Formats: sequence, C-alpha cells, structure tokens
Amino acid sequence: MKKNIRIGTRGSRLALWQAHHVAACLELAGLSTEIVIITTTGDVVLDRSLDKIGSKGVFTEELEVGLRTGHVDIAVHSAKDVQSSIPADLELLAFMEREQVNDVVVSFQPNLDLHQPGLVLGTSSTRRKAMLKRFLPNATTAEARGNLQTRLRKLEEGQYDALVLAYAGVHRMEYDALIRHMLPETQFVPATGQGSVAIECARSLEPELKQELQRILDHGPTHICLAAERAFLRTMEGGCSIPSFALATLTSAGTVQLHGGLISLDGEQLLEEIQSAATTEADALGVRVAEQILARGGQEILASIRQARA
Ligand SMILES: NCc1[nH]cc(CCC(=O)O)c1CC(=O)O
Repeated sequence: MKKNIRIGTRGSRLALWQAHHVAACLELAGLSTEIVIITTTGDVVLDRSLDKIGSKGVFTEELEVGLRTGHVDIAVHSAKDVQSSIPADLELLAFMEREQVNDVVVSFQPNLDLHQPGLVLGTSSTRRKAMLKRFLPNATTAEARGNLQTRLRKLEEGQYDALVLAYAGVHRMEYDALIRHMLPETQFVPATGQGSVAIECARSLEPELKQELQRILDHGPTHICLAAERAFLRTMEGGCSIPSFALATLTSAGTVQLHGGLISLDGEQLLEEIQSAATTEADALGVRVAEQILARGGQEILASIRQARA
C-alpha cells in the first residue's frame, strides 16, 4: 500500500512499547510507519486520582483529535484505557492478541508476604482498592498515579511495600524480576480490556487501508472477548470509573465465557456472574451479564458510589 502509516501514541514507556509493537507488525507486512507522540491529560494531571479528573477519555482524547485532523492515521491505546463508547466519527479497528491478563504484586522486597500486618500497597484503581479490602484486609492502599516509571520510583523511594499492577505492563517494561505474586484472575478479576492493545481510527480512513490494517493487527479471539467485555462495561457504567470487572475467555466448547461483576468501594458487597454464549453473541452476553448484575443490587452499589463522589 502506498502510504506511510502515522501511528499516534502517548509518550510513556509502555505506550511507546505498544506503538513500536504495532509499527513492527505493520513493517513486517511491508508497510512503512512513523510514530507520532501526543500528550494526553492523563499524562499531565498526576496530582489527582483518575476518578476525580473525570476519567472519561483522559488517556485518549488528544489522540482522538489527532485522528480527526488527519495528523495521525491510527491511535494505539491500552484497550483498558479506551472509553466504553467511542465518538461516532471514530472506530475501533483492531484488538491485538492479548497478553496474560492477571494483576501482579511488584516489590523490591524479595520475601514480600501478602498477609503481613500493615502491608502498604500502591494503587489508584478503584477496582483494585476494593478487591484488596475484601481479599487482603490486612493491607492498606496508598495512591499511586503516574506512568509505570513514576510509580516504580515511588516504590523505590519506599512510599509503599509493593505495587499492584497489570502483568501486561510490567512484562512489557521488562520488570518481571520484581514480580513477587501473581494474583489469580478468578479472584482479582481484571478490568475490561486489560492486556490487549486497541487500534482506533477515523471512520473516514480509506476502506482498503482499514481492511489491510485490520488484517495485520486484529486478533480474532481477542476481538470476540473484548466485544463481550466492552458491552458489559457500556451497559454497566454511568460514565465514571467504577470498580467493575470483566474477563471473557474462549472455552474449549467454542463458546465465549464472561466473568463480570461489580464490587462496592469498601469491598463488602461483591456481585458477579459467569455466563457463556456463542461467539457471535459476545456483545449480547456482555449486555446480559451487566443487566443481571445491575438488577441484583448493582444499581444500588453504583448509586452509593456516585453519592460518595459527590
Ligand atoms: N491505566 C493504566 C494502565 N493501562 C494499561 C495498563 C497496563 C497494560 C494493560 O493492561 O494492557 C495500565 C497499568 C496497570 O494497570 O498496571
């Protein structure tokens, strides 16, 4: 294909790893590429936790402007950071093959005991905070905003005993040696999209180019799982970052299974569902699981979260 593909990305090390990964896949397929770094609100505002800056698209908005103006052809995001509904003039073209999905505990202490009294864990995720309250009640959490490098610096300075992070980012940044515990994804169920890289473009991008990019970058099984998870998130959320979780997997029977739920901020109430459907019904599965969670008391949990934030 004739043109040079301009790849828009945030400038953090993880974002650049992802952008270079995309570039490498495209170059291997014979396309030429260029990486364009775009700074987002989420990279600049580091003094407030994400639920306070109005998490809607804080890591994606400026990249989306770049797509609209044609400054870039595609934008690369961690799928987890992409809002549940994207603007009508843009589309998610591809979801790349997912990395191992679970959360991990990272520390400089070689024998970190998760059950030690007074353990301080750094995280700014409402989901992780709530799950830690429930499953590791001996631990307290402390805010850990900023990109992975910033958080690791704070860890090194001794602000926490350990950080709770997505395995995917830790592995991509080659910090595997600091992983002390793998948290089971059946209990610490990850956030929608964790571990996958999403490719966004303007709907107006040339159709043949879109098709070519999709053919190279999209991973069918991951795309099906993300469809279920994102439908779940879309149905669940009231626009704010909420402690919901959703992990879809393909089963040996050829169906898609979704483990989705919601936890109250204090970790006291946990609502979860595990259901399956045909892979062609992934979106409907996400909607159904979310509707059931909402009907079983999820509405009340969401209302109390809204109240706590107001
Ligand atoms: N918003 C933070 C964010 N977005 C994507 C990742 C990790 C990589 C991934 O899940 O794909 C992280 C850091 C973390 O949760 O530890």
